[in-house]
Amino acid sequence: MMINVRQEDLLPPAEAVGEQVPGEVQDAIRTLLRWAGDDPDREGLFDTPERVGRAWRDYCSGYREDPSVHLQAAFGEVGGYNEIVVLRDIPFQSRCEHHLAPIVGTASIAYLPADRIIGISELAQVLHRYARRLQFQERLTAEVAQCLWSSLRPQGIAVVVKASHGCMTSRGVRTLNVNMVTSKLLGCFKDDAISRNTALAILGIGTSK
Ligand SMILES: Nc1nc2c(ncn2[C@@H]2O[C@H](COP(=O)(O)OP(=O)(O)OP(=O)(O)O)[C@@H](O)[C@H]2O)c(=O)[nH]1
Ligand SMILES: [Zn+2]
Repeated sequence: MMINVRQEDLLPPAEAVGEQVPGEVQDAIRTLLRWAGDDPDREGLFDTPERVGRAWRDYCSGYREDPSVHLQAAFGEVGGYNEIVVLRDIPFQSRCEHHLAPIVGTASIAYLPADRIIGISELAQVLHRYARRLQFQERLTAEVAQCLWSSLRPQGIAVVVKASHGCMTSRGVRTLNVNMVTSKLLGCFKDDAISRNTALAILGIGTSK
């Protein structure tokens, strides 16, 4: 799924304003503070709009990074290895696009190499690049899987994400201790039952984990 944003609708890039938080962003945060019932001019909140602006640049830093650059250094030499590679329970944080609330969870990534393997830290890098955007969990899961699929060209890829949504825990239904689980399977993990079951077992799907 592509998100199309008209360039002319964006504020100037941070590089162009020397990483300053633009006045209109700070004004918007001041308005929100006032609307929430507080006084943005009181001492404790005085620098908050600027801090919040910087925090949001951080939460959303993934928009300014191409996740696939981390996959360009794939190793062509696989040393005869032709079994599943798994990186399990990678912690991540994201923000939901509905309420801007935190999404906190873990992702596990499995792939069956074809002719290339990748440094495992790069799998986590790809996850974080997509997580540091406004997301819903299904899209985060699919984007990570699709990026790895097209850049690494493995025989199979499986991404499983387990996360708790702040918009469910801290507001709305206020339901604690629930995790949403999503998965995206491609290639042999989608098409072949034995490969799929092997991958899902290693990823802990269907167990109490
Ligand atoms: N499928 C999916 N739903 C999500 C995700 N994050 C939040 N939601 C849900 O998206 C829905 C948004 O519903 P709306 O009715 O538009 O918003 P709302 O009135 O604030 O809904 P409530 O959260 O139920 O109070 C809610 O049911 C959320 O729990 C996600 O990653 N995936
Ligand atoms: Zn939400």
